[in-house]
This record gives sequence, structure tokens and C-alpha cells, in this order.
Amino acid sequence: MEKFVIHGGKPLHGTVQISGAKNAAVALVAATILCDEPCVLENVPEISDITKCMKILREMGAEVRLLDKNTIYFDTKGIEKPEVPYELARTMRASCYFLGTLLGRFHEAFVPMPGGCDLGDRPIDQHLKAFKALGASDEIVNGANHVTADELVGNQIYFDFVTVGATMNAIFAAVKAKGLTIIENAAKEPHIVDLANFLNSMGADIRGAGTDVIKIRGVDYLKGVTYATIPDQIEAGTYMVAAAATKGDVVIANVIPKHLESITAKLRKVGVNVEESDESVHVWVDGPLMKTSIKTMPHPGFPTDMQPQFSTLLTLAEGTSIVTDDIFDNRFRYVAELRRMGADISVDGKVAVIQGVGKLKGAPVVATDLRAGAAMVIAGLAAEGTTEIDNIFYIERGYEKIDEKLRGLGADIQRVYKPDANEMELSG
Ligand SMILES: CC(=O)N[C@H]1[C@@H](OP(=O)(O)OP(=O)(O)OC[C@H]2O[C@@H](n3ccc(=O)[nH]c3=O)[C@H](O)[C@@H]2O)O[C@H](CO)[C@@H](O)[C@@H]1O
Ligand SMILES: C=C(OP(=O)(O)O)C(=O)O
Repeated sequence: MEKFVIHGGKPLHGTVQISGAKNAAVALVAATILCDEPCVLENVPEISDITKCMKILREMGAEVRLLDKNTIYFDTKGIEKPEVPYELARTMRASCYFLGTLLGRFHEAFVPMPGGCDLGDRPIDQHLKAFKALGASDEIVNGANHVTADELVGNQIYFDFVTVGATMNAIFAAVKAKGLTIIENAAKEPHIVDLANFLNSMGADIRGAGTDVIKIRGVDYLKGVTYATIPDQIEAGTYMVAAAATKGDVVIANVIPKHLESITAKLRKVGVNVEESDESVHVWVDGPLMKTSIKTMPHPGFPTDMQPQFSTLLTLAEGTSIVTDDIFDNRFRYVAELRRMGADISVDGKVAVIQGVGKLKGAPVVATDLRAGAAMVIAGLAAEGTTEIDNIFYIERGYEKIDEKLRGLGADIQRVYKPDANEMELSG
């Protein structure tokens, strides 16, 4: 099993290039099913979630080719059966986007219950509510969601709460439905806007993405286009926090600073300098780090996907910080790992109380999910001594070449192969 070994305590310096956004790209790749001609996606991150999405499309009969490492050609006309293979779907939450895109094209979808990081229960009742409003019915067959409709007809969809996934799926199902769909209480994340821009460039009629009311007038045909994915707001935020945690001086390039506003604001509160330019942010530290409080919220609030990384930074700050994350049930599992490194954090349900300890000490730790893994990397970079991180396949779900990018900033991080306990038992 591969691990990261980090010799910490070195400030990061230099410039890092941010890749395309995972949470946008997984939706854009699924959206190619709705396109009536071949299309090309640029600035797609080289991460395992994308490799899995490509495999799902290929297994269903699509032609998917890498034109270069971040540019992918899709021709989905060869898909005949609207059915996602079980083994691929169950490892990835984004597989639920195939429900909406297959339903939108074939009026039928068969998609095993989605998997992904274990952040607690991740129900899809609002996704199904949206499909139902457009005329579909659903049932569970052999552990899979089976959704069908004789025809899809535009309607009003009101979400009970803000949900990114269900907003994406409602757009997918409505884009070729008959007439007008109005989504109310829609999510406003940059990846929703990116999806709407991609579909509109193909000829869709989607207005209001980025606000909480999205209006979609169904169209019959979507033409082939070449489209570039937006930069990854969470990858950028992760490097911003890594620069701060190591008391470094880093330019984070190829970003949309507006997408980073909630992260920038909190970093400034902690005492970190952040200077914005057109397509980059410069982050450096020249004083002490101070406590702050965070509550995760849908966009434009502070993103749940940045909570573990930021909480790690707060362990290095002076004073007591309170972090509340109630988007998911289980996003504090990394805390037990940070405690191995000397952090003083207590968790009560969805609230963590972080007592700043000034510095962390290297230790063997485990990535318990994607962003928890990123938090372990940040902790390892800031800590004195050696940190060994296990289960790095989680990190590779969402970070393109994180070890290479960090080495470019002067970090001492190596990918090493070490047999795990089972392998050691077998060999000896
Ligand atoms: C609002 C929010 O921060 N969404 C995040 C969420 O999106 P993701 O699309 O995974 O989750 P949603 O935005 O849909 O979920 C928001 C909340 O609603 C609940 N829910 C959702 C759908 C549903 O049908 N029923 C239901 O109860 C979820 O359990 C969660 O508590 O995780 C992604 C990956 O970490 C992030 O990129 C998104 O920014
Ligand atoms: C948990 C994440 O992704 P997913 O919803 O794909 O599991 C994430 O991006 O932080």
C-alpha cells in the first residue's frame, strides 16, 4: 500500500498551479451523456474520481479518449443501456449524477446506491423529489435506484433545504424536458454555475444559476462543444491553508479569487496575509496565528470541504476556536488522528472545540476520507518530525499530484510503498 512520508517543519515557498475542480468536473463528465454530438472537456483534473467516471461511461458503451492528461474527448452516442455498473458506482458519490443524465436522455436510469467518502448518511430523497416533479417514478431494485418516466415535463421544484447534488440532478433531468422547470431554493456553488455554463454552451436554456432560483426551458438537441472546467476552489483553499500552517509564502495560481472569498476572509481573521490578483492569490504569514470560529454553510458560506484543513490550522493558533459542521454527520473523524500529533480537540456531535497548541509533532496517521487526508498532509507539513499517512487513495480522489505540487513548494514529501499488516502476515 502506498503512503506519504513527510518530514515537516519547512515553510512552503513558491507558486503552485491549481487544477480543474473535482466537484465541477464529475458533473460535467456525467453531462456529456446529454450531448447529442461529441464534445471535449479541458482542464479536467487527473484524479481517481474522474478515472472512475470515464470507466463508467466506457462500460456503458461511450467512446472516451484522453487527448492530453487534462483534456478528454467524449462521444456518448454508443450508450444503449441506461445502466451504471455496480462495482464502479458504489465507490463514488458522483455516480448519482448518472441518475439525472441517463433519465434526461433515455427517460430511464438504473444506478446502484452511490458510495464515496464515509461522511455519514447521504440520502437522495430530494433528487428523487425533483425527478418525480418532472414525471418520473422510482423504486429500489437489487440495491439500485431505478428511475423511469414516459415523458419528462417541466414543473416547479422546491428543495426542502439547499442541496448541491439534487440541484445538479434536477438540471440534468430538466434540460431536455418539455417546457419550463423552475428550481427554487437551489444551491449556488460555483460548480452549479459551471454545469449551467457547459450545458448552455451546447444550446441549453438555463438561467439564474448562481442564485437560488434556476429556470430551465427544455430543448430537443444539444450540440458538441469544447469547454474548460473551472479551477478547483477547494484545492486552492487547501494550498492556502498549507502555506499558512507552515508559515510560508506561496502564490496560488490559476484560481478565481471570488470563489475563495469565504476562505480568504477566515484566513485574514486568523492573521494570515492574503493578497488577491486577477487569477491568483498570494498567501504569507508574518505574525502569530489567532483563534477564530467557523460554521460550514452552503455557498457563499464557508465550505464543508475545507473544514478539516482549516481546523488543522486552528490547532496551531493561539486560543480556543469553535468549529461547527452540520452539513454531514461524520466530518470530524480525522480528529482522532490529529490528536496523535498532539492536537487538543474535543468533539461533541457536530461541534469541535479546538484548543490551540502552537505546534504539532509528526506521527503515523490515517486519511479517514478525502479532505481529512488533505488535513493530515497539512498537519504533517507543519509538524516537527516525520509523519506517515496511510490510505492516500482517499486523497487521490480529489487532488492532482499533490506530492509533486508540494515538492515544487519545497516540501519534503515522498510517496513510498509499504506492506500493510495483512501483506506482512502473508509474507511471513
Ligand atoms: C451544501 C453543501 O455544502 N454541499 C456539499 C456536499 O454536496 P453533496 O451534493 O454531496 O451534498 P448536498 O449538498 O446534496 O447535501 C447537503 C445536505 O443535504 C442532505 N441531503 C442532500 C440531498 C438529499 O436528497 N437529501 C438530504 O438529506 C445531505 O445529507 C447534507 O446534509 O458535499 C460536496 C462534497 O463534499 C460539497 O462539494 C458540497 O459543497
Ligand atoms: C467529500 C467530497 O466529495 P464526495 O462528495 O465526492 O464524496 C469532497 O469533495 O470533499
